[in-house]
Amino acid sequence: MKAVVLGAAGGIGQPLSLLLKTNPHITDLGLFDIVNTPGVAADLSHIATPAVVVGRLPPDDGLKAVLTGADIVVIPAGVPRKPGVNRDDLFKINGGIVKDLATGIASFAPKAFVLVISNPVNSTVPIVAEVFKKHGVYDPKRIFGVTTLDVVRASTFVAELIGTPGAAPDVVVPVVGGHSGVTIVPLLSQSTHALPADLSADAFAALVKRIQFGGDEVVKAKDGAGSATLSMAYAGAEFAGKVIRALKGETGIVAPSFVALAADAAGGKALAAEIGADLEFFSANVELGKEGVVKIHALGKLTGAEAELVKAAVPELATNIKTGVTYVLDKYEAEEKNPKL
Ligand SMILES: NC(=O)C1=CN([C@@H]2O[C@H](COP(=O)(O)OP(=O)(O)OC[C@H]3O[C@@H](n4cnc5c(N)ncnc54)[C@H](O)[C@@H]3O)[C@@H](O)[C@H]2O)C=CC1
Ligand SMILES: O=C([O-])CC(=O)C(=O)O
Repeated sequence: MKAVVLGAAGGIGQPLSLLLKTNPHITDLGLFDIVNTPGVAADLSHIATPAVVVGRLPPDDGLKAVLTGADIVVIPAGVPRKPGVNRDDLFKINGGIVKDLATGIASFAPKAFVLVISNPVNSTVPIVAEVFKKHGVYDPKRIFGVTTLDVVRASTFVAELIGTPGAAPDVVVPVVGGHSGVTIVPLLSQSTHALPADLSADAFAALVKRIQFGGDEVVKAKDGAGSATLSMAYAGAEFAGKVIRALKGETGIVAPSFVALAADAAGGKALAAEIGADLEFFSANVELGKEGVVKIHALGKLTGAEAELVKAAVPELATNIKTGVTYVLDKYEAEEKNPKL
């Protein structure tokens, strides 16, 4: 089982690589970044766990060497937010980074499962899909936007609110839609742990807002030094761990992820009917298997307030998805007109 981290020397990349190094299923861990990967790899390689760690840089075919033989590729490469910056503002830089890395994966590890962390996820996942289509290797079952941090936050905040923070690991709240602001839709009525019956409407609205804008809390607290890294590394390792277990043949694993509805034609169609829109991507609970997405789960019964949140998410998601798709198609068109680009 070869896992690869692209952007491995960064704020997320380093702790994520550490957590993957402790995953007993991983036998090879490839680390790629434009800086510092030899050092990070040397450091991690002293940990007495099975994974053999290799760190490479761009010169000398580093990307090709790291990606060759990969089963799963996680991408946390790209710039993070600072106060006053929204996730869409990152697109200008991160769009190009993700397009280039996706081109490498399509060329050197076209069958790998790709887990996209780089923001804005609602647009970077469509970028990977378009690059794969162009290279003739697109399989919607294998491309995932990592939205696990929203679910992790929902568990923590609900456990805090019900006064039992220790229960956080057992609290499960489906979070659907996408990964930014109003596109993050917590389905609190489906929480495994009921909210206090006397919770005021204001407190409920504040909880929803905290889950939707949890990233801002960290950006503000870090005060210019970046966004969530440690909680994201935890969430990324958790999701990657589930994908790896599914790859190894375990069945019945369900995790939320931002995926193409085409990954499960029937489930995707049913979901599109539920949300009342023909979006190409949406985050929902997804059953994982050896080939990737096995089934996209329905949202299920929503309260009136949740239906309103879904309704508010749809136009923004449509715009974000279009941004990613158009960016890649425009680049390819320009390259065709001027092959020197
Ligand atoms: N999906 C999610 O829930 C979350 C996503 N993020 C996103 O993750 C991304 C990374 O965040 P941080 O790790 O905090 O940033 P960071 O700046 O600490 O690390 C990013 C790393 O990417 C590397 N990099 C840049 N261009 C590259 C390229 N072409 N190839 C390989 N590596 C390259 C940089 O050298 C750096 O080491 C950001 O876009 C951030 O918004 C952050 C938190 C949560
Ligand atoms: O807020 C950010 O920019 C980073 C992120 O995606 C999150 O923490 O959910």
